[in-house]
Amino acid sequence: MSNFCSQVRLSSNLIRDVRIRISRSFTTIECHRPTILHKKGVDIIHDPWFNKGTAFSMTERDRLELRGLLPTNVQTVEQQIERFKTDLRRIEMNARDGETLSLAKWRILNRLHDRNETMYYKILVNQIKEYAPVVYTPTVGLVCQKYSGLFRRPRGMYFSAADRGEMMSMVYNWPADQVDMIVVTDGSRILGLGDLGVQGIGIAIGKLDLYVAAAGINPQRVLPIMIDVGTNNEKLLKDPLYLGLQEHRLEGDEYVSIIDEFMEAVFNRWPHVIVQFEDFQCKWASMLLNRYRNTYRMFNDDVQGTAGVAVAGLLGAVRAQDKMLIDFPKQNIVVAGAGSAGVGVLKAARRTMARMLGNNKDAYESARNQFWVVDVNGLITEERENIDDDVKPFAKKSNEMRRRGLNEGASLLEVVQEVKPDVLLGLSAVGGLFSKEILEAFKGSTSTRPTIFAMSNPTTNVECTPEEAFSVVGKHLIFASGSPLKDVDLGNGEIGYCNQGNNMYLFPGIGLGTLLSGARIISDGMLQAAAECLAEFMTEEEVLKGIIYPPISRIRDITKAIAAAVISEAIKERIAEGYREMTYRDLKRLSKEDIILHVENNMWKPDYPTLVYKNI
Ligand SMILES: NC(=O)c1ccc[n+]([C@@H]2O[C@H](COP(=O)([O-])OP(=O)(O)OC[C@H]3O[C@@H](n4cnc5c(N)ncnc54)[C@H](O)[C@@H]3O)[C@@H](O)[C@H]2O)c1
Ligand SMILES: O=C(O)C[C@H](O)C(=O)O
Ligand SMILES: [Mg+2]
Repeated sequence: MSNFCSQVRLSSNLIRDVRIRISRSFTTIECHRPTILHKKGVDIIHDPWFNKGTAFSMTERDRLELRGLLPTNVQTVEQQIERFKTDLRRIEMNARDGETLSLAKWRILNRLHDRNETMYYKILVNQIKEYAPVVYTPTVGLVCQKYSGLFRRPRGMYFSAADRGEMMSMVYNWPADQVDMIVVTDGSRILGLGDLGVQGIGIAIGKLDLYVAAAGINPQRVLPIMIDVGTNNEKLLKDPLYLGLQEHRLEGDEYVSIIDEFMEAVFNRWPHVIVQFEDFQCKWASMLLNRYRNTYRMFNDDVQGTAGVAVAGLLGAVRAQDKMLIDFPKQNIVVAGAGSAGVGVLKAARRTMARMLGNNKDAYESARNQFWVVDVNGLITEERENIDDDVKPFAKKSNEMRRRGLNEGASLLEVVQEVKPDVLLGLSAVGGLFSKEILEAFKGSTSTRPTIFAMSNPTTNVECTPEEAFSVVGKHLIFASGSPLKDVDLGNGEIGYCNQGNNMYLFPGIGLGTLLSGARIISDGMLQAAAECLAEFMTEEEVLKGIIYPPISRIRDITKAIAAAVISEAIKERIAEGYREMTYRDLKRLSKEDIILHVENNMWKPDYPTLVYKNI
């Protein structure tokens, strides 16, 4: 008995020990502990990581040789933000049109980003709903399209085909010894805007802005990367102002060897980094994912992040029909678009259904019947030539389809008319694809809450707007779009909710959870846990109203919960290895609440630190 008691005491001491470590986890300490600098005077003002502008206190101005280099009045960060907003309001009043305004807002934010990162992220965190559409979709799409003209200062790193054999040393040109998150693109499929070559770096920057704002990744430890292997965009190839390699894209083994070299180089310098692949064209997206996912700590946001967000939304739509989740495998889902994102969603939704049906071979077989896939060439059946391996399981049986009057290549309209699906999901990059005719046909859906996911980005590429959808399908519709769009006033005080079905709800939590778990790879289970956590965020009341995703203003809380779910799953799968002073053994002992606290403590907060100079 006494032995037992001392064991209990021992383990409770250990838990207390771990708890102390949680409460002392590094970011909390960093917030209060001064930041040591090795520079003084104007060098600090010109360094966006440390610059506070007019917020440097008088003692700091003395300590850091800043006295006289700034206007006399010391301002609070709130006053600084008020000045920023006054400037913004002036721009809003003078803007000619929506596009000019969006770009002007992006410019003013970008300039702040270049000058003072803490203040920039404070604004983003405090008003994420207002500014996410500027630094992220849809404006980021416009910025990428106009990047060569907008370029002022570089941000991130550029590796080009001309750097072959040099990458291992080039990575040391980046100033930070610690990098937690890399978002990399080759610019080959930027949103639904196609091949934008080197200009695609904007998307990596925008994603990392969300990593900082939503996941609290320290902005000094994020790195946007562009791998410039040329472009097949004829306009850019001829544009004298284009900033990238003006050659056609590298293909085949040559291309793969460049990405291999890049992966080796970044993991060699930063072994704990997480690499998010973003906006790679379909033919490379899944190939590279399969190539690296069991070796490196990486994931593909378009394939895996989108899949999780879609699954969470699909489950929400089932609940909105007042059905049990177990009814999900009965839903008939038409997917328009069989590219990297569409295939990711199909595979994840099938897996989720199969798990509900018993997780065996029969369950997988039966689940695939619930999907109808339509791409640029129409309905995909077994007769389709050169069908992609990932799409093959979803190809419809020709005999069965013929009995229903649907042939290989049947149009989306024909499919919707015949299937009367519960869900119509677009990842086609074709703006307006869900035409009035198709929406009319979708009115025939057998669901009590027919659901449309018009997920293509940016706004110009959305398959249909919420106004179009609600006006045709009616008030019972559930609607989500990839880019933010306004709710619809349905009259009589009723609202047609426009949810934002965007992978931004998942990737920050996947990244943060993976980082803190220390897992060497990102497993399907970790991704599934993230998706389920997002789905659980919605209350019964919300889903019944047609609200299937939480508001973006809650993104920091959502990300915290998702990161905790990812960590718990990594612990369960025994692939967590711990991070910094929190070892795997420590992690294993944490309760659910402790894990959330641990995540919270490790989220960087945009507060000015006290700066102290130290000679090196
Ligand atoms: N909301 C999100 O979180 C999210 C995430 C990832 C991708 N996306 C968006 O999804 C879109 C597609 O991305 P992707 O990576 O899959 O692109 P992709 O180029 O790999 O795939 C596009 C697919 O659409 C199909 N398609 C083209 N025209 C069509 C038509 N008329 N009818 C039916 N299908 C058609 C193509 O055949 C292809 O299968 C992009 O606009 C992207 O921005 C959104
Ligand atoms: O970038 C986004 O807004 C979502 C997604 O990653 C996309 O490629 O469209
Ligand atoms: Mg993307």
